[in-house]
Amino acid sequence: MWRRVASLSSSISSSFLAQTASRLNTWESLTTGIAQQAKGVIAPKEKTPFITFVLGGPGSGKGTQCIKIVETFGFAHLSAGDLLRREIASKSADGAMILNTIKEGKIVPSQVTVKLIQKEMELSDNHKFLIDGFPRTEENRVSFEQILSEWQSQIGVEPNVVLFFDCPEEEMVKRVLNRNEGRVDDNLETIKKRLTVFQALSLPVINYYSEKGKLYTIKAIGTEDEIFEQVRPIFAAFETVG
Ligand SMILES: Nc1ncnc2c1ncn2[C@@H]1O[C@H](COP(=O)(O)OP(=O)(O)O)[C@@H](O)[C@H]1O
Ligand SMILES: Nc1ccn([C@@H]2O[C@H](COP(=O)(O)OP(=O)(O)O)[C@@H](O)[C@H]2O)c(=O)n1
Ligand SMILES: [Mg+2]
Repeated sequence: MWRRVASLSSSISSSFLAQTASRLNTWESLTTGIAQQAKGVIAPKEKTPFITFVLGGPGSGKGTQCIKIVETFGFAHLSAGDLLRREIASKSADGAMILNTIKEGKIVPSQVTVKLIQKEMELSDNHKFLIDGFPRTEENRVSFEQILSEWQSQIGVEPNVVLFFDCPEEEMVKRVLNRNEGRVDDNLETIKKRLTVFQALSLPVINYYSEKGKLYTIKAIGTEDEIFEQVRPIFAAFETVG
């Protein structure tokens, strides 16, 4: 669905744009050279993308619940943190910068993270995306919106759903210290910094989506299954509509 045709330009946004434009039948209005290059070659998209942002502090259970959402509702799971860690492991040009930023509990520049997410979306055959741990800042949010507006000017730039896993700090710290995945940021010193960043930079994004009426707040305390029972009806409602 979001596949790239092998012989086309390697530009990520070009095929995404071309497919979207084709599906929306707005091809002629998109007059960039890239779009013209791909005209008539790419199969049209079959479905409108459904985008869910998954937000919450470190250790609030985002990744754990994303696995359940994938199992139950068939989304593609894109974890911003996992994509950044994969960049570090692949020793890419940005790897050292990303590692230092994560160790410090700070936020990687949006252009880096958005590019990784964009690439994964484009390569996916799915049209339902769970974007986990993103946007973590207003800068993240605006960068992604800019990409969406380029890709799909006719559909709008807002996510369909924003989940917020609301968890007390004490519980988040306990979970992160027990996570045992060998992460460089799962130590008390970095967690404290991450909680400060969450309060200062991520909560404004959560408030933004609350004001937009997009936010679904989940009380992220209890067993994993209990928490999923709060999540399930949100997506079930969209399944019925869709
Ligand atoms: N409801 C829960 N109760 C207790 N521990 C949990 C719960 N949900 C997740 N965990 C554990 O807490 C840790 C952090 O969860 P994770 O899903 O990685 O959170 P996040 O992605 O928000 O940082 C993991 O070790 C996970 O197994
Ligand atoms: N949008 C994002 C997401 C993660 N990150 C970095 O990656 C780290 C780990 O993110 P994560 O989502 O895997 O962390 P958890 O909330 O799952 O514990 C963050 O603390 C940031 O340093 C980022 O810079 N920008
Ligand atoms: Mg996570």
